[in-house]
Amino acid sequence: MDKLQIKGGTRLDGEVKISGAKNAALPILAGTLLAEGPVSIGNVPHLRDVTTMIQLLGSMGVSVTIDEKTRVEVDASTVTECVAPYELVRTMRASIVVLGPLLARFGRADVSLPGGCAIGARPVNIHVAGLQAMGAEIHIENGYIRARADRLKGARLVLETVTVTGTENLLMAATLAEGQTIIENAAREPEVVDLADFLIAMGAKIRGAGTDTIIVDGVEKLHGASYDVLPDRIETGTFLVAGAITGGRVKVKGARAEHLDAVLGKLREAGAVITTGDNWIELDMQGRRPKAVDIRTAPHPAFPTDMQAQFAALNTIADGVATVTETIFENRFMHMLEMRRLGADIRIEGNTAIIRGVPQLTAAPVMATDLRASASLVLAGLVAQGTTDVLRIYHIDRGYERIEEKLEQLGAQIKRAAGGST
Ligand SMILES: CC(=O)N[C@H]1[C@@H](OP(=O)(O)OP(=O)(O)OC[C@H]2O[C@@H](n3ccc(=O)[nH]c3=O)[C@H](O)[C@@H]2O)O[C@H](CO)[C@@H](O)[C@@H]1O
Ligand SMILES: C=C(OP(=O)(O)O)C(=O)O
Repeated sequence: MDKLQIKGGTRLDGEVKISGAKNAALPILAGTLLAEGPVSIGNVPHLRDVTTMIQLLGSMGVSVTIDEKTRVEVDASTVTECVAPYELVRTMRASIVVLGPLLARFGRADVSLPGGCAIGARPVNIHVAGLQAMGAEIHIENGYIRARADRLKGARLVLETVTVTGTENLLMAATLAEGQTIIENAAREPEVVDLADFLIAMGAKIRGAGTDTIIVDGVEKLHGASYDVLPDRIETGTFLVAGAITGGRVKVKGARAEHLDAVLGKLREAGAVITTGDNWIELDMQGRRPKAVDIRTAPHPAFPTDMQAQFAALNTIADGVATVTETIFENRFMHMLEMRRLGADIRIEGNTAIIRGVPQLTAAPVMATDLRASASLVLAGLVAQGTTDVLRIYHIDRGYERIEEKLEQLGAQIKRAAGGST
């Protein structure tokens, strides 16, 4: 199994190109199931999760062609199976987003229950309840969600909690339902808006994406389309933190500042000079040590849970004491325990971590059990004295494209090496 080896202490300086967003590419790929014609998707990131989604579509009989760059051509007219098997779903929870499109287009879906994961229990009761309110018959059997519907019917859905993939599943289901669906307390994440724009390009009638009320007028059919996935705001934020933590200067290209208001606000508070353009963001820390910044995660447009671990890393070496409060997932602090092994001063009280910045971390082997936690350990490794081995990096490969090459471009001393923990 591969690991990343990082020799800490280099101030990053340079430019990096951001890839397409994992959390938009996955529902968009699932959304191709809705189209009656071929669909072409550009700016698809090369990630393990994307490969898994393509495998999942392939296992259903969907024809998928990938060019060497970032374009994927999908034709769902050849679907033979409406099943998402456990073997694939257990490697990627986001497989749940095929449930809505399969049911809406083919009237049936057997999707393995994703179960919990390293960051929390992550139930899918809101996805299921929403589809039932649209007339689906759903049974949970042998670990599978077995859903059937002749044609879904539009309904008013008031989501009990803001859920991103839940909103996406119900949005996709509603596009082909009979009549109007109103989704209230909908997620407002940019990835939801990107999915809605993609569905609109295929002929869906959707209003309100990006607000907490989405209105969908069902249509008989969706047609093929060509669409480019938006840039990954979490990858963007991670590289900006890499600049900030090392006291360096990083320009991210192909990035959208308007999706990162909360994150950029916190980076400014930490002392960074941020400048933005149409499709770039530059962070300059001018050699300064970051100031400690308090973080509280919440649904968009507030501070994203997927950036919590990276800011925890920033706070470990910051000047001052910060509190980091996680309100979305109940178990998203595994990185804190690993950071302590690097010399970080962190105390955990319930869903809040109190981080007292230290002047210097020291290298150690570390590992994490989820994607952003692993990324945060790489960030900590960039400033730890000595060589830090980050083990189990298959988590990172789920969501970051060639992270070591991109960091190397910025001057980091990092390499992928064989070996490490199982
Ligand atoms: C593939 C993808 O896009 N993943 C993102 C998505 O995950 P995901 O869509 O799984 O996360 P949700 O927005 O659904 O989760 C938010 C909260 O709602 C709860 N909940 C959710 C659904 C449900 O039926 N019942 C329920 O109780 C969850 O346990 C969690 O506490 O949004 C998260 C929150 O921004 C991000 O961290 C993930 O990166
Ligand atoms: C939690 C994440 O992803 P997933 O929902 O696929 O587990 C993430 O992208 O940080």
